[in-house]
Amino acid sequence: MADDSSRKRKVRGRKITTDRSKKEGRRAKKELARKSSKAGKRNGDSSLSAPEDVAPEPFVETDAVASLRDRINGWLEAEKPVHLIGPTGCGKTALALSAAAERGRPVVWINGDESVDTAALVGANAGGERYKESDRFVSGVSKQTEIVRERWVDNPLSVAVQEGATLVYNEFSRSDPSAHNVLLSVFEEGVLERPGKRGEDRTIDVHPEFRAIFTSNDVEYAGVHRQQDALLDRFVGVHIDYYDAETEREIVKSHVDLSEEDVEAIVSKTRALRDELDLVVGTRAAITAAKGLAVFDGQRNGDGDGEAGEFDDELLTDVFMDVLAPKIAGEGPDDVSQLRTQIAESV
Ligand SMILES: Nc1ncnc2c1ncn2[C@@H]1O[C@H](COP(=O)(O)OP(=O)(O)OP(=O)(O)O)[C@@H](O)[C@H]1O
Repeated sequence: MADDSSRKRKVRGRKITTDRSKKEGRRAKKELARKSSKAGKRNGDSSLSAPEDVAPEPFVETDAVASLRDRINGWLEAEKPVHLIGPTGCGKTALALSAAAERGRPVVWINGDESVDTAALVGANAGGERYKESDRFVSGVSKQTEIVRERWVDNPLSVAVQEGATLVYNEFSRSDPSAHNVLLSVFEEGVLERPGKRGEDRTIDVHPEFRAIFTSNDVEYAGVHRQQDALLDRFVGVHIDYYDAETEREIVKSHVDLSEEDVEAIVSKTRALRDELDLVVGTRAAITAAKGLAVFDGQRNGDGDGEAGEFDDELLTDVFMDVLAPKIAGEGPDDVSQLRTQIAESV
């Protein structure tokens, strides 16, 4: 875990651009945003978003966040697919979406899942359109021909590859590796094969501005698949650990309206539990605990007049128990009481 040395530099939402070249960049982004939403309509595909519609709000940028984001964008500029690897709730998705928004290209989002197959990525025929042609080549005799035209629908990967979008493929290792074979030629030959399409439509050239960011957890979780080496070999991997305490405090403050002291207390307890428990206790857990304490602390103290940064130990134990209990769902009552004891001792 990083130390607290990172200098605080907090930029909420998007950076304010200053010089003309950056203003030009902003105008180009707006133009792209208009085009991408139009392209999304043309494809009948809602998976295409304008860059500014995906940047997570609020988004905190301390030096630690900015340096990770710059590293991701540097590799994207080098035309390498980036694989963000890190524990649950550490900030991979927020970082990926922020890097994607920073590029100013349309963004396409895919969630990894067991049910994702090649067709779900690339597209498929969505049933046929039937229509009749009738010929009256001899008076009094008409010939009816029924024609069925297959209607192809592009799915997110095809849309991203054609529009030069930034593909954000979240938790991609939850998908079966066989679905990802089409990615090999995308990253190697710059061509997307579309099984199900015939003739010259079968392959499309990858737009020169197409880029991809993949996220996955770093430990073998239930429901993840080991992906093929041939694909991982084409990625660069950026390992994300939990941020330094200062960054986590800024992140919690950006989500929950609590005093500095309260946030400080919650983040330090979260980090202590992260060290002591054999569970993944992410930044998301700190945000959830802060949201709970903002409500329950007020209820317990009537008008919430408790000392800033001072929470009732029993309340803290209850809140962190509720935040972490889903991680031991299905375990026995002994595990539940053991977790409660560990939390009570830690807070
Ligand atoms: N820089 C940031 N600014 C503001 N909020 C952030 C930032 N980074 C992370 N968060 C918040 O922290 C929480 C966890 O972040 P995120 O969902 O990106 O983690 P993750 O590693 O992708 O989690 P998972 O592995 O479950 O997908 C989210 O609520 C997110 O909004």
